[in-house]
Amino acid sequence: MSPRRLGVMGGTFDPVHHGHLVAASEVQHRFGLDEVIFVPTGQPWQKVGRDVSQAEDRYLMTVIATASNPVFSVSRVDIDRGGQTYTVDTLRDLRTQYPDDELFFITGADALEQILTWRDADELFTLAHFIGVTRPGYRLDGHHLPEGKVSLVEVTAMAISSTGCRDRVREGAPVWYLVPDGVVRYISKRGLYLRDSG
Ligand SMILES: Nc1ncnc2c1ncn2[C@@H]1O[C@H](COP(=O)(O)OP(=O)(O)OP(=O)(O)O)[C@@H](O)[C@H]1O
Ligand SMILES: O=C(O)c1ccc[n+]([C@@H]2O[C@H](COP(=O)([O-])O)[C@@H](O)[C@H]2O)c1
Repeated sequence: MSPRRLGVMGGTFDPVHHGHLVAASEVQHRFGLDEVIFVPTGQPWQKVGRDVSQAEDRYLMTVIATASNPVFSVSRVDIDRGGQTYTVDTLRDLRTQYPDDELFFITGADALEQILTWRDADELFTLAHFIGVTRPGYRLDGHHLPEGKVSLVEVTAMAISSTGCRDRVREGAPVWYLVPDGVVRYISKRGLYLRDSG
C-alpha cells in the first residue's frame, strides 16, 4: 500500500472556529491529503497566564465541528499524554502510530512566526513537512525556516479568533456562523466563556 498523506492540525481549539476549518480544508485539497487529523492540545505552554477550558470540552467541540467531513478526524494524543503540549511529542506519537505515512503539520501565520521558539525546533522539521497558512493580521513568511521543509499557502481570509469568540460569548454577542452550529449549542449547554478567563 502506498503511504498516505496525513495532515495534522494542532490547536488549543478554545473554541474551534471556521478559520481553523477553512484552513484545514484548503490545505487538504491543495496537497491531496488523505486525512486531516485535528489534535487539541493538553496544556498549551505558551498560553500560560490564561485559563484554558477543560481538555474534554475542547476535544468534544472539535469532534462536533469535524464530524460531518469524511476526511477530518480528531486525535486525543496530546490530551491523553497529559501535561504541557509540545509538537515534537505530538509528531513522535503520530509517527509511531502511522509509521508508513507522510505527515504534514498545518499552522497559521502567527504560529509559524514563533516556531523556532518551540521545543526541539530542529527535530520538528525531520518529523513532518510544515504548511503555513495565511491569517488576517499576520504576515506569512518562511525565510527564517529550513529550506524545503515548509510550504506557504494562501487560504480564504477568515478574520476569526478563538479569543474573539470567547469575548463575544462573555459579552452576550452571538457566535453563530463564526463557529459551527453544534459548537454554538455546546458552548451554551456547558455555559463556557461566561466569565473572564484572564
Ligand atoms: N482565522 C484563522 N486563519 C488561519 N489560521 C488560523 C486561524 N485561526 C487560528 N489559526 C491557526 O490554527 C491553529 C490553532 O489555533 P488556536 O487554536 O490557537 O486558535 P486561535 O484563534 O489563534 O486562538 P486564541 O485566540 O485563543 O489564541 C494555529 O496554527 C493558528 O495559527
Ligand atoms: O512545541 C511547542 O513548543 C509549541 C509551542 C506553541 C505551540 N505549539 C503548537 O502549535 C499549535 C497551535 O498552538 P496554539 O497555542 O496557537 O493553539 C498547537 O498544536 C500547539 O501544540 C507548540
